[in-house]
Amino acid sequence: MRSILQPRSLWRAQPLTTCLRVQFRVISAPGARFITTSNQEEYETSLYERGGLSGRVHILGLGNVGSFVAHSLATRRNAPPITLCMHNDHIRRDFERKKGSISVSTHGLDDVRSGFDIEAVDEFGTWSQVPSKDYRPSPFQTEKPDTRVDDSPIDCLIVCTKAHRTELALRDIKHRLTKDSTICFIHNGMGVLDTINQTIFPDPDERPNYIQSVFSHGLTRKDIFKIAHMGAGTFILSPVTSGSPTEVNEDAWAPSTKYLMRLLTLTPPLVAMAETPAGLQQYQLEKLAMNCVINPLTTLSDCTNGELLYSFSFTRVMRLLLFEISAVICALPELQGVPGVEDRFSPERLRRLVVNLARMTAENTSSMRQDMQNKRRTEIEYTNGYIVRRGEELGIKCVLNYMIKHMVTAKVALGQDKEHGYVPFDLENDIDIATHEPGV
Ligand SMILES: CC(C)(CO)[C@@H](O)C(=O)[O-]
Repeated sequence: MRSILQPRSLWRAQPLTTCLRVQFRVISAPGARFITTSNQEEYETSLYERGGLSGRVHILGLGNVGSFVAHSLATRRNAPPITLCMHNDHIRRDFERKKGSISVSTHGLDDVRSGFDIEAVDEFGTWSQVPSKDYRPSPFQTEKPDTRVDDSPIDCLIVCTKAHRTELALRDIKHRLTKDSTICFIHNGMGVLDTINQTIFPDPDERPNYIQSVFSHGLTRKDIFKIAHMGAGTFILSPVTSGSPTEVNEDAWAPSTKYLMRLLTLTPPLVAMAETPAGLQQYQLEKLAMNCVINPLTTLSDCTNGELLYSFSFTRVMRLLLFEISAVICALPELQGVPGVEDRFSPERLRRLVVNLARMTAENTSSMRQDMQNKRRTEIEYTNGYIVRRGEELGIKCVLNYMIKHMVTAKVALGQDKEHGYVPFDLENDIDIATHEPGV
């Protein structure tokens, strides 16, 4: 009976046959989101044992999303071994300062989890296991723990880096990924996988398996490895397969993909669900449209998401941007023939989605604004930049998105350049201050 009272989330867009092979017990009335099974955990274990997998999950990119995913997996009663991949010594030291733990607060209550393994990469791209420190005070504690080289293959990797950092981050770890591995990508924007296929895994026969996703939980950083879960969202997942885009075809998935899909969809705090490739693409495009409006406007105006709703001028700009975005999405060749696309991506429906999201996340600082404030590069090339690129392919000029993209890039560069001392680009076209004519 006890397992029935401890439900495991299984809120899916589509039923998975791997799930159907085990016996479900619905825990409340019809239509309930939570289902549990009597032999789930046994089944999960056998799934990776049968597939010759270690069951270990590596996480690359330890910002809000990476920390939340690691923490969520650690809350499972039968948590998998989790390795946090650290790219530099600062993160490792920060993590040690936090005594090797990640904290997530929900409704003001902190939940702290530990027991994570750490791997760090050196300047030559070699990964080493960092033994976990004994955090009790001891006179024998060494400052820097001994490390052991570990460049062994990785079964399951979750990449939570920003869109524009994904390629760079994968360069250091690609030698540990084989065609049997599965990478789950979580980032804003679109077009990253095309870049990864061109530059990191150009040979389709040696390429790892991919899971694409749309992640919509609201997270804010309170401190290093301490985040607040501001708004419950969902985590929609779809493995990339060569089969029909309108079907979830589990038989075509590699064992590591099956294992990771099952693990994520059975981790309640993630509210993860499986979708068909075509279904996921439409969620990605909806999220893209929202990110193309909220993120750059909050960045350029340095305001919270909710503040966008209090100005007539913002609503005008939103509307004009969405006309271009809607025109490009509705003309995409991959969506031709999909029923209801014109309605789903009409400027008016997209506007309602944007307004609702801005209202729901009113207090939030968008991720792009956070990047701008921290003088970091933004994801603009994969949001408005993606719309401009796809528009060019289709003969649709997206001048407003083009302008917004450059304004955001300029704003971030300005912040960075001011720190470094900078040289203006356009010296030859000075305007004569007296005559207001271009000088020679
Ligand atoms: C909700 C959202 C659009 C803005 O906070 C979020 O996706 C973000 O910050 O990128």
